[in-house]
Amino acid sequence: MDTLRIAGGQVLRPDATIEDADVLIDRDAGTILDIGAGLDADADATLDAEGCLVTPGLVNAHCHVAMTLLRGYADDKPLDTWLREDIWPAEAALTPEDVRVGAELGLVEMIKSGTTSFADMYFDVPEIVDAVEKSGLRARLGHGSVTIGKDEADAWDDIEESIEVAREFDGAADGRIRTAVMPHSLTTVGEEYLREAAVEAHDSDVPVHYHANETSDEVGPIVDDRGERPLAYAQDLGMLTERDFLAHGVHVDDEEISLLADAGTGVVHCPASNMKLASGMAPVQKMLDAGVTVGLGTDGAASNNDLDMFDEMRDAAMLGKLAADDASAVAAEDVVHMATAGSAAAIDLPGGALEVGGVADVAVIDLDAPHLTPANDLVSHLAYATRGSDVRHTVCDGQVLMRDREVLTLDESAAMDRASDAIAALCERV
Ligand SMILES: CSC[C@H]1O[C@@H](n2cnc3c(O)ncnc32)[C@H](O)[C@@H]1O
Ligand SMILES: [Zn+2]
Repeated sequence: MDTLRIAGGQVLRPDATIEDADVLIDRDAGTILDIGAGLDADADATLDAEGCLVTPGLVNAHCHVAMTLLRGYADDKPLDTWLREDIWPAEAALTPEDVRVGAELGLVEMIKSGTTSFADMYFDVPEIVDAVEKSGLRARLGHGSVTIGKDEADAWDDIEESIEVAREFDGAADGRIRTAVMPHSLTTVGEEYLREAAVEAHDSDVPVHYHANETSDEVGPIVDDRGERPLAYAQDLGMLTERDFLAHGVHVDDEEISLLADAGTGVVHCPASNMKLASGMAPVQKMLDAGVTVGLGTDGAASNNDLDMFDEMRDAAMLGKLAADDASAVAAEDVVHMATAGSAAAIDLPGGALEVGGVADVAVIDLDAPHLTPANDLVSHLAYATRGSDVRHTVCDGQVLMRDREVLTLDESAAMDRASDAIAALCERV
């Protein structure tokens, strides 16, 4: 057996306690063999974690990873205007190679900030599959379909593509890649297409993932046209089941929160995107109190503007308190749970906890920094004070993806150069 030892750190356990311990990993199986003090000093390889906090790799449960290319391309507009005036025209001009380049840059960014798995909705998914395979990360990927503004044949083609992509790539990269059928939202995809997407997804044993209840502009027309709230509509469409997960859930009322809790549908909270686009404040504490599975996501880098899940934890805690008008709401331990086990449960990927027998998806955080001193409470530091750049090593599926801040699976500087060239060329075209 080929083993890796993460040695000498403080380990965050699933009950949010912290213990001085080594983590011993079976690199062939990609799983954790043992957690405890003084483990096998003869391991085949060692990662030094002295002075470090060893945590589960973070799980970014809603993202558009290739949108790193559009970081800073269009800012300071509300969602609908931003998408229609800037983002969709730019995306229409992206080539598959651009998507590949944007994805590689985003994957580097994730690895460098301790994220080990993510869920992603975009197009040209085969490019993203290849990039994820090379990166060593774990992901749930899907093709995002939009049917509004298309004739019937094109609309069905787009839905078919989402279903085909989900079938073709589920289990790729030795099982690190799983898929979902991903209709973009309840307002940008027509009813008959949504219904078919849900049936085909569940027949293929994969979830449906979509944007929902993100802005009040989107909720109003559904209520006016259908006489029911968006999540009652989603339930009627068969896309509010235990396996499905939705992004945002900002404008959800108490009945919709009960629907989510009863159905077991995951909600991915994206606080930075919701603040930047002024979409609103999700009632996160209410959802947690009701027993909804809540994960955390960055959304795309054009509405965030980075893929750092530490920023997202801090934003979630701050915004959650403001939304609840209660400083005790959405506490440090809650956001750490949301960014790890909550996200993993929402998108149904392994990980999110350091447990013997569980997958070896790990982030090692260097605590030797002024902003992490004094080390009064390391869970508090994770939620409020740590930055992605404090991550020293990243391990996914037992493989070291970053050692001492050097990304081993992708070429960081080439990814940056290619992205700069790609966006310059894109700006010439649009
Ligand atoms: C058709 S692939 C996914 C699609 O989603 C767009 N997008 C990015 N951020 C958001 C958001 O916050 N709400 C809705 N849609 C979003 C992205 O630009 C792609 O076109
Ligand atoms: Zn999104």
